[in-house]
Amino acid sequence: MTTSAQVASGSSSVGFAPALRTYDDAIDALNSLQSNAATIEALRKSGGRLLDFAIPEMVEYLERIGYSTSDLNRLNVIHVTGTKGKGSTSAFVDSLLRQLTPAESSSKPKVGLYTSPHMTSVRERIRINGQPVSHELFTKYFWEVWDRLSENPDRKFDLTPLRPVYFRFLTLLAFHIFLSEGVQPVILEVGIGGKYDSTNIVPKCVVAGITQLGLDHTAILGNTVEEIAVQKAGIFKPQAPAVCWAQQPGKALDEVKRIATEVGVSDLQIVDVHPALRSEETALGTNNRNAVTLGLPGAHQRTNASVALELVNAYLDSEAGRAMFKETSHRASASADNGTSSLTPWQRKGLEDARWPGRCQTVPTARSGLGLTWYLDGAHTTDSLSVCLGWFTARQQRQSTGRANKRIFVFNCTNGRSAHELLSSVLDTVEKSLGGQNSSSTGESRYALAKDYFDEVIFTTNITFEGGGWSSELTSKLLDDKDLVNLTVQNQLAETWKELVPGSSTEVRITPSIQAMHNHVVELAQKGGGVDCLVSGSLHLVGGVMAHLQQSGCLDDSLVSTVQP
Ligand SMILES: Nc1ncnc2c1ncn2[C@@H]1O[C@H](COP(=O)(O)OP(=O)(O)OP(=O)(O)O)[C@@H](O)[C@H]1O
Repeated sequence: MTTSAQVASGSSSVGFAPALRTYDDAIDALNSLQSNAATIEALRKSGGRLLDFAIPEMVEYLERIGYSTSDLNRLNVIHVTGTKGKGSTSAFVDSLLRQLTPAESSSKPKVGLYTSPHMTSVRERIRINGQPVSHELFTKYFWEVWDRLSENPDRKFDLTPLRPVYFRFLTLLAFHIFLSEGVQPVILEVGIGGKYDSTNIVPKCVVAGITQLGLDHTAILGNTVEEIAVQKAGIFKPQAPAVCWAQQPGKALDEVKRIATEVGVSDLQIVDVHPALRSEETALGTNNRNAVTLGLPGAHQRTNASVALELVNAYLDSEAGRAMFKETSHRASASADNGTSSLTPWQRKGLEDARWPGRCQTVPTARSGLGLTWYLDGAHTTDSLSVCLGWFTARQQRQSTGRANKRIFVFNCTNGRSAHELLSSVLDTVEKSLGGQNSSSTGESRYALAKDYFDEVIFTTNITFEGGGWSSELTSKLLDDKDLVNLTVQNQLAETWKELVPGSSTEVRITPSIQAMHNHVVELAQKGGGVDCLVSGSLHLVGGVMAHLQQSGCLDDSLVSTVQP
């Protein structure tokens, strides 16, 4: 039998003597497991066939660490999937739940949040009450899971490695931590897809949600948005409610509805923008007292916040929600005004206090005395790049009418993603935001306004340090070494950029590491005049930049937590 884990590197046999049980040792052990990139590549090559074994294998791993799937029902899961916005929606849900008052019979709940990927520390993926789990908790539970897998080596799927691949291991660890620490409710963000995702071994959820759908991971999930919708709706559970964002492409919503009926979902809510979030000020965060300023910036966050509000309403309507919290669900009528009167104070505060690092995040470096501001967003699809550039250009327009600061765009993408499509999406959005009309034309006129928008464009690898070192908690070794040494992707990106904007005055640069890029940008800022630097294209790149910003004291650890610093 060929199993999905058969493709594992076999490195799970690495032994860690009892003396080597520190947090750093745990990170080394974790990094010895098969990486997500290798797993995705193996699945892609199999044309998705290996997915058939995904759930039975994951259940077996869970049993080998001492749990049955029914134990997971104790977590009262809110399960979130989608192509874009799953992480942000999960962060909104988390923040909303943390505003609620415990019911008299209930102790103060510990709200759990499981997400991926992480920005600078793997602990960010497993949060309790908004804070990444501590080094101590992570280390203790990590080795327990590790040892239980060694102590129970028998496998039905005889080709399954002793220890699972990276993402599965972390999912098992999250389950173990949440169950051991009495955490619930738990917001579970799907890794990829839904139906076959490691998180989908949970037999029951309190409510399941689908955010914006689109084309991503097509080799695994299907080539059309309809096929992708079916995979995502695979997290729906019988007799549990579900929530889905309304404005889906193609006939994706029809497929979601079909699966909901097939599965026996108790109530499917199709959610559009909440009446209280319709005003422009909400998206732009202009601090108008009557409008909500979402804690996560960008027009697209109105989508995610609306889905989150309905997920929390469904949770509060459930038996688990009623037992846990005093508040009841609160839905605004569609005709409610645009102000915040249709939101309760806890809803408003939850939306305003939400934080989600690395997504449309602004990091000023005033403390270092430089006029340098970093704009970080891990967008890596055409749609999300369009959203990201929409956010950046709107920020720039609001900031000044006259042009003072230098504008730098730092970009990388993983091999195999289309450089032409991604960079076209960037330029199309800039052109549109500057009032250009020519998005359908070709040649020089196509980007008449956008072509000189950035003073400099830098294509960099995701390698953290000069000399080739990687930050130990960043598993971004996505390309083979030959490509990295030759800067294959970066050269391809630079060529594509030059083809798209012939005659542009923008300087195009390639750097071999994030550190080299960071040093260059800091040097530019030191010359004075102010620099606005947008980093996008890859969450791994953004994570690497954040690691440098932490090291240089411009970003403290608390900014990686989802709790207001
Ligand atoms: N509703 C949305 N519509 C379009 N793009 C979005 C939406 N929400 C987020 N994005 C874009 O996607 C990026 C990732 O956001 P987020 O982490 O919330 O989504 P995700 O589904 O978890 O994505 P990923 O798989 O990249 O982690 C954001 O930086 C933003 O550029």
